Amino acid sequence: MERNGDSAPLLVARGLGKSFGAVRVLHDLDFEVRQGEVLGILGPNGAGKTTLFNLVSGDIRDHAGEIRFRGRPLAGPPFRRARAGIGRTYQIPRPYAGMTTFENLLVAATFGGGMTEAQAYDHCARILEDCELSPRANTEAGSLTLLDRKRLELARALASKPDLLLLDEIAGGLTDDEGKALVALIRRIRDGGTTIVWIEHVLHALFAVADRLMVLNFGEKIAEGLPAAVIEDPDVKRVYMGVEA
Ligand SMILES: Nc1ncnc2c1ncn2[C@@H]1O[C@H](COP(=O)(O)OP(=O)(O)OP(=O)(O)O)[C@@H](O)[C@H]1O
Repeated sequence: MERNGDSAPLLVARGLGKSFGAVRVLHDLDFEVRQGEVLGILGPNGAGKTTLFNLVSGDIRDHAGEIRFRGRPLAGPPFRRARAGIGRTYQIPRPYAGMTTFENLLVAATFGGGMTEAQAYDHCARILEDCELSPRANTEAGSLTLLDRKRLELARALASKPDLLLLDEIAGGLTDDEGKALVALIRRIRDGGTTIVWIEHVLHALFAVADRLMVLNFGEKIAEGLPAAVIEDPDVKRVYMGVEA
């Protein structure tokens, strides 16, 4: 059954486009993300998935088309969009290397989330626990293992209390057990009311959580809908999985 099929759209994109010089990376893309859903984004390398996140998060602000969040046009630099309720992770984790894990979260909660230090302290302690990072609270972020840097990337995005969370390939390189723990955590985040868009190549992780999928190829949408239907789509099989339909 489709969850949240009738809920209001939280994010609406119309006619989105982006080129780098002569290279067209996104073209005339329309999509919506409904309040409370998990939308999975699939597509081959270079399809434009991360660029799409960069447009929503404000890392790239020069583009064609319009993005509306809660009915209002999205504008401004990333920290303004974080304050408005948009959190994201980066494919290559970007911790503040000179700070501890906990300090990284405090910066995100106060700067991105607009909390006072007292509010941020309790909030971040809970997130550390949820993300299994409590034992690393006082570890300098630059010396964390890859897995812990990924956990920190997610924890930092959560610290700013996003209403919309953009996850960019966070499941790669995890063991089966770590992948299951990640899926359980993402479900808990969703159950807490956060809307999620998740770009992921690890299909079984995405399938365990996503309510809907959107598939991109060469910057255009080639399929969208319930996961079971999308994965059977002949274009998706041909383009994404290299299977002749
Ligand atoms: N800042 C940039 N300048 C020039 N080209 C860029 C820039 N950012 C992305 N590109 C190009 O845009 C295309 C789409 O990149 P993007 O990272 O959005 O793809 P993706 O679908 O996220 O791929 P992957 O699955 O490999 O992460 C690629 O060809 C990439 O080289």
